[in-house]
Amino acid sequence: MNHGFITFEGIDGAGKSSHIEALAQWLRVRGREVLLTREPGGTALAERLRELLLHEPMDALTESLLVFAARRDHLRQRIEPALARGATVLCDRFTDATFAYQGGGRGFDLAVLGQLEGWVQQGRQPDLTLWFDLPPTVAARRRAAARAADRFESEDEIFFTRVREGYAARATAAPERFIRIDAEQPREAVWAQIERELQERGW
Ligand SMILES: Nc1ncnc2c1ncn2[C@@H]1O[C@H](COP(=O)(O)OP(=O)(O)OP(=O)(O)O)[C@@H](O)[C@H]1O
Ligand SMILES: Cc1cn([C@H]2C[C@H](O)[C@@H](COP(=O)(O)O)O2)c(=O)[nH]c1=O
Repeated sequence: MNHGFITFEGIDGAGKSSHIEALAQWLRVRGREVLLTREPGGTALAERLRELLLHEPMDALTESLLVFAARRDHLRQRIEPALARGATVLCDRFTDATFAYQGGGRGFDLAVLGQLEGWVQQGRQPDLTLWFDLPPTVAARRRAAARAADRFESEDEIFFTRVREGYAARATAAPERFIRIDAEQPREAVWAQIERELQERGW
């Protein structure tokens, strides 16, 4: 029996936002209550921390502490209550992004991130993580066509290569939880893969 916590992950421009609402609707028409949320964010406090993270200069430890502070509030105020009432939580990014961006991209100490993960989450992990994987060069082209860049999106290809490697390490460590989505495919093929993967797992 699957439970209720699904996360979307991937480097900026991978295509997560293009599919997350469609998956929320797909789950709702199958009778599930769905909380669609995001990180950093999801509560008034966490959304204020998001703005600081995306636009204020800071070092990797500060970034790590702020994303986990936002996550703690998000978990306590929104995610845990939704899971407790039997809802499905669909979250655009979670702790894998911290290991990918702060651990891989910034080179921050993975052991410290693991300690923060334990304190903040107290054993809570997603039941399923869809990792939208693609070459950083392809993602960069998509970002350039989409919007003005925030401080993460302004990073270079080497940074996003390290972020991608950070995601790959998390996927290797948790193969039962991760599904690699080939995000380089055309949009329709990406959706078809998402739907197939969820159906095959009884969602
Ligand atoms: N499969 C695809 N092929 C080509 N372009 C795509 C595809 N999926 C999304 N795009 C386009 O790429 C851009 C980025 O997509 P989107 O915002 O969904 O990515 P994202 O992973 O949510 O990025 P971020 O994490 O930075 O929010 C958008 O302009 C979108 O229209
Ligand atoms: C959860 C989380 C996010 N980030 C970074 C990754 C993205 O560049 C931004 C969020 O922007 P999006 O449009 O919502 O994808 O924040 C991070 O560095 N660490 C994290 O834990």
